[in-house]
Amino acid sequence: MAKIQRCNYVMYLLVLILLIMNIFFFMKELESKSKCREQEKKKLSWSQRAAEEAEAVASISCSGHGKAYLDSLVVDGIPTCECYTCYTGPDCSLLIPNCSANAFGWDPLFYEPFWMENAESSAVVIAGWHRMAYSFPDPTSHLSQELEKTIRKLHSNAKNAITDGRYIAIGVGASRLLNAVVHSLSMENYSSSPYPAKFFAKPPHYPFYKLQTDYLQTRHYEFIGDPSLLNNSDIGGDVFEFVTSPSNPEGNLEGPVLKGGPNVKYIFDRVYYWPQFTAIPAPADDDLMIFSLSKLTGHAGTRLGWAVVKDVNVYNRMKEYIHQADMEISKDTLLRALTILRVVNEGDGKKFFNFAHEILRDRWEKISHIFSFSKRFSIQHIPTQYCTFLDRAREPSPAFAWVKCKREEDKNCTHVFFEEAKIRGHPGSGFFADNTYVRLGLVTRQHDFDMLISRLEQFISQDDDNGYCISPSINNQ
Ligand SMILES: Cc1ncc(COP(=O)(O)O)c(C=O)c1O
Repeated sequence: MAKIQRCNYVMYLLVLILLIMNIFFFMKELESKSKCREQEKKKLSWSQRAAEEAEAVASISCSGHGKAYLDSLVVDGIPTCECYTCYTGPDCSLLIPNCSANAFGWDPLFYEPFWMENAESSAVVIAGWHRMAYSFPDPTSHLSQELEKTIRKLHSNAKNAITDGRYIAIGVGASRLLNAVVHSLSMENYSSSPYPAKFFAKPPHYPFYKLQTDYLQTRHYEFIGDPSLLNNSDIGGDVFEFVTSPSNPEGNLEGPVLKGGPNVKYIFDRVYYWPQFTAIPAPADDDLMIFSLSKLTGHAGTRLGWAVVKDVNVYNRMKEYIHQADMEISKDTLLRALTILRVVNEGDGKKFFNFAHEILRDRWEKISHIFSFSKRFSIQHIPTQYCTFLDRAREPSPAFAWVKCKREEDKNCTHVFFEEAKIRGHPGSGFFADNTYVRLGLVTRQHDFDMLISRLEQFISQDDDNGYCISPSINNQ
């Protein structure tokens, strides 16, 4: 009897265990079904295809010597590779023999690896219906409040400019803003002055100041040239000086040449006043300062520049100019710029600025080391200066080397470098200096820079009795 009873207990126990197990697995199943439903809900719908296409094109390797883009030429259903300088072939695997090193280019492509490392945060999805209208809902604002906030935060992070109480005007690159400024300043007193406003820039300088001002000249203004050839008292009417600080091509922090006065004003082109290119001794507080996405992050093709302006009348005339010339700025550009600048602002800008600064400092160290052995050539001197962004004295890291050919017979320095060293540089005359100078770009892709260094090492080591010999440690990097 007791045996039967024990058997029954065991049976009940087993049934109970089975029941509990069933309930447990049933609950698990329910939970997993609801997770699936949630995931299903989270799955992307209309952006999925665009994301897949963007990732597929980014995964085309082009042998590491080129890139395929979403809008590259499509052949047999596949976007084709666009090869870097000196490479060719369908997959860019062929090195072009005797190709000249590219130190000519303007494009700051050395930033590319940063944007590839930060692919997730810097990608932009643009819906087919994104801001299709010419204007924002508030037609008086020409950039989104978020972008304006982000630009102000950026300057506060970089400690490079005061933006409180200033207006932010935007344009199709700094280039368009330069002419917006020329127009705005020249209209200030045009009704009361018999003279057109006069614009100056100290050579060597960024060529657009003259080329663009001449090209778009109206009866209200003219470009004159070198301010150091003038005595302020010789000039009738309003006088304006473009001051590039740090300068292009030399990379030094500059002040104006023209003495201040009631009819003298300055346009500070500060497109290189960022911690990767220069020491930031203090936040700039000029009346009119111009910045550019091209130089800051490398996105020259996005075409966005901004000006920080103190005077509301100058700002309003610039805004009117942009409206008349361009009917506002591309909203797609503004969205991309917002995404990019938000990434720059992450961690107070430390990650981005340190990345870019380290590359440029290393490049300057290499190139100035090589030229230090030459008696035939010299490069500009840039002092070590205290930087408030890094909170320490900081070594130079300019965007360009400004090389002087010192021999009497080397009248065309660009020619000397091209013919004797197979290096393509930018002639001094392009910056309104003489042709005994050549500018070598240091903001190129790593491959272009490596090629420049290897050609320079060979050239300088063969050159006169300078004692330079190719150091394996530098050469192999
Ligand atoms: C000193 C200077 N200002 C302005 C610009 C133009 O910049 P953006 O590409 O924004 O038009 C450049 C471009 O090389 C430059 O060197």
